[in-house]
Amino acid sequence: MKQTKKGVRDIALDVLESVEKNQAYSNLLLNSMINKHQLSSADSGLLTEITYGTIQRKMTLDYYLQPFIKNEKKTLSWIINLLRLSVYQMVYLDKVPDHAIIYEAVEIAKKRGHKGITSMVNGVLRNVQRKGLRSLEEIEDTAERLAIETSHPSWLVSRWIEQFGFEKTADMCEVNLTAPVQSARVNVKKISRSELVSALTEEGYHVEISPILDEAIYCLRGNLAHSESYKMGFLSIQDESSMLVAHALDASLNDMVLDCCAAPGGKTTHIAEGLTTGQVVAIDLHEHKVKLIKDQAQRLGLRNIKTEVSDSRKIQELYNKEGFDKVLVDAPCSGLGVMRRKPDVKYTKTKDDIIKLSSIQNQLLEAAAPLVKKGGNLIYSTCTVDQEENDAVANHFLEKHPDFERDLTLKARMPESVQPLVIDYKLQVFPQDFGSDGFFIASFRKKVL
Ligand SMILES: C[S@@+](CC[C@H](N)C(=O)[O-])C[C@H]1O[C@@H](n2cnc3c(N)ncnc32)[C@H](O)[C@@H]1O
Repeated sequence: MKQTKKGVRDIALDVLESVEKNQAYSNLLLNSMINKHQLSSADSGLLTEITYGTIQRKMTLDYYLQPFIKNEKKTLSWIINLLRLSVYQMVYLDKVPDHAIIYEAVEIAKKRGHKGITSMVNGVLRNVQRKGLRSLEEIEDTAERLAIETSHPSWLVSRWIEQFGFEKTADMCEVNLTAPVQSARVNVKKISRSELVSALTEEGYHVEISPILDEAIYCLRGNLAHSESYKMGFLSIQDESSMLVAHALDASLNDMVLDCCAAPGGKTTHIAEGLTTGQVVAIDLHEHKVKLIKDQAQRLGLRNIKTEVSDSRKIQELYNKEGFDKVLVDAPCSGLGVMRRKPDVKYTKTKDDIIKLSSIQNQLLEAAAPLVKKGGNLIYSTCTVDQEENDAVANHFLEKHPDFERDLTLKARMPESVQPLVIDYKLQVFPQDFGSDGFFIASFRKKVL
């Protein structure tokens, strides 16, 4: 039987349903849907915009929809998602007129549900169109209003306000709703930045050099992962905050480096690109993830990476004490700094996750410490914005380790525009600082004594 081609909004609804049921991450699912349905680049763009936008704004959309839905709790989740994605388009996109959005929603409802559902969907959306949206000013509590307005869970907004103040929190929540610019790192072992910019421009990409890091470029049009230059190993897709880690570690020449949580290998390969005869030992817990490091090393032509599948909490069983000049613990974390790329993260993470993660982070640092040579560096990093996983873990480590000291040279190793953000031996980047991910770095040095 011939299958009719699915429309973009129908596919968006499938993605929203799977994400809602925790069956998949939105970014991974989107990629596989784009391939499966062989979408054109215009349709891929629309699908990404509708899906991400609806997830990003879920709480605001529910606030707008609530007065129009009689029995929200009993309404099937696909119907709620269909209404959300339709209202998202009506409020935030001006490409399609409201009547066309409503028509398409009703067609999807007809295909998936019975007559009653179809008329409910039609009724709710026509009411939204006719009566307009309720004002966010109705929410009296300012923290709660910020939560609904920027669609971040209330517990997280309150937590951030307590940790960083209202203004920083509000800026962060606003920026989290925007789409990040794709950034990439030049593989300096193969090509210079200016040569890469020329090669990509010739391929039809619109790229610019970063004013922050010498090895970084921004892509303003196109996806660099599909470029010839990517296949040739001239670049890696990486956020600029992540690139700061290799600068913090400052490995060079013949340094022996240990990367305790290395997959998929973004930082391992960056570090390896800066070495001559030195080597990076890259460990990760999962075999399928270690394969990703190997694949990247091969694509980039790097032969100075040794991979290992292991639990880094038991790393001392594998390697000698004080065997490494530099050690990196880029720990598993709540990922609250990368919400623009993974919008579903904000609804799934809990306070409990943060407590569990900080315990693992402490254990990883504890296990890595003996492997650092005297006078060597230990770097701790996360892609999150939370004091319990960041400052508290760093402080706890120092309290327990009189053999380590705060490394106050971290600031000097950071690019000039990042230096003002370094406090003591720590750096917290907020997504609003440079448009890069929220990120944390702490640098410890093992005393020589
Ligand atoms: C933040 S990611 C690392 C990202 C990586 N450094 C990069 O730049 O591409 C954290 C990684 O730690 C790994 N991991 C979690 N617990 C671990 C453990 N006990 N031992 C080793 N790796 C672990 C996860 O599998 C995950 O790949």
